Amino acid sequence: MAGETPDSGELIEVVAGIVRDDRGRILLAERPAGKHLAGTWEFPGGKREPGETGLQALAREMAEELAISVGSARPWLALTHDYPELTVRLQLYAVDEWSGEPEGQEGQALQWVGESDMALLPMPAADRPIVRAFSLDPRYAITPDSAAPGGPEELLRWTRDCLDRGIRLFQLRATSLDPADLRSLAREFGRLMVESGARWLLDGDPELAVQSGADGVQLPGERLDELSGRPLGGDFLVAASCRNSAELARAGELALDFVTLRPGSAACGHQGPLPFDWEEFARLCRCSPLPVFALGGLLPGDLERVRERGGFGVAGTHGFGAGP
Ligand SMILES: Nc1nc2c([nH]c(=O)n2[C@H]2C[C@H](O)[C@@H](COP(=O)(O)OP(=O)(O)OP(=O)(O)O)O2)c(=O)[nH]1
Ligand SMILES: [Mg+2]
Repeated sequence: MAGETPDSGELIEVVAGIVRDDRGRILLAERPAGKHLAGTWEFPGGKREPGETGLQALAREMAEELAISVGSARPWLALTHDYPELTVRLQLYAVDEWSGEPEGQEGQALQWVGESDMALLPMPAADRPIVRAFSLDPRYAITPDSAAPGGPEELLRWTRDCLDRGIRLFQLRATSLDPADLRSLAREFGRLMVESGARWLLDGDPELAVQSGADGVQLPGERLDELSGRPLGGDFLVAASCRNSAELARAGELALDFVTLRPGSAACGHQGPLPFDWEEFARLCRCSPLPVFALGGLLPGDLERVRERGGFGVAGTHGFGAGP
């Protein structure tokens, strides 16, 4: 199927570690001269060898490249990037426990970098959306539609409840409101977001999102072909709602920040919601060039399961805030 296998060149499976010091800074290594992408700063790691699990490969790479020993690690983010010369499938792990004194075993320079300072360093192209993902809450709360019973009042109550639960990333769905009502809802909604240090994307048009004071926009996947480039600059978040590998690939070409993915779109004619198709989700995540939020009746508590299948976060409405 389109977008699932690289057009040309080799595909390599790579694991890399997010190793933090006790100040929360992240360890980056400079790729040595003569290697692919020499001179860029990377998350330390390397190719998975045949027969190894991802975690085994991670422990080996951390020992070989840094001389540290991994105590425990969890999958954090996976994506696939097409370089002109080869395709890299990158699995990042959050290394929760490690011991030893990191030292470049291959002569590579190392440095500890704060999350927000990584954007200042030259890093491999595949890592751009990874660096931006550090500021994303992996729980993405999508508001009930403001046209649903209870209207904007219920929507705001639900939002406060999500904020009380610590959620800091939102999508406002208000496509059915007229412009004046949207402006007044966006004002109130935006005030809640600012008070709590949360960010929000408007489901709709990029210009309207900016006018509404949103931090970004959520675009429909089937409309991505109409765009010639990323519609808003890097100060904004731009996401897309995707259903298949072609839309995922297009979101990557447009250099968006992340996608939501609802696997198994054949819901027509079915009575009630279909169970979440984990297999299809994992299959599509394997070709995504961007972090993926799973969508389709999941709860924040499903995050670990999502991450084990190559996803980054969980998006949804029911179960995020106390429902109507
Ligand atoms: N480790 C790591 N590799 C990355 C990142 N981003 C990125 O595009 N890559 C690419 C660069 C390389 O093509 C590939 C990693 O392969 P590698 O050359 O480090 O592999 P290795 O450590 O096993 O080294 P070698 O034995 O082949 O010399 O993944 C990243 O953040 N970390
Ligand atoms: Mg390496």
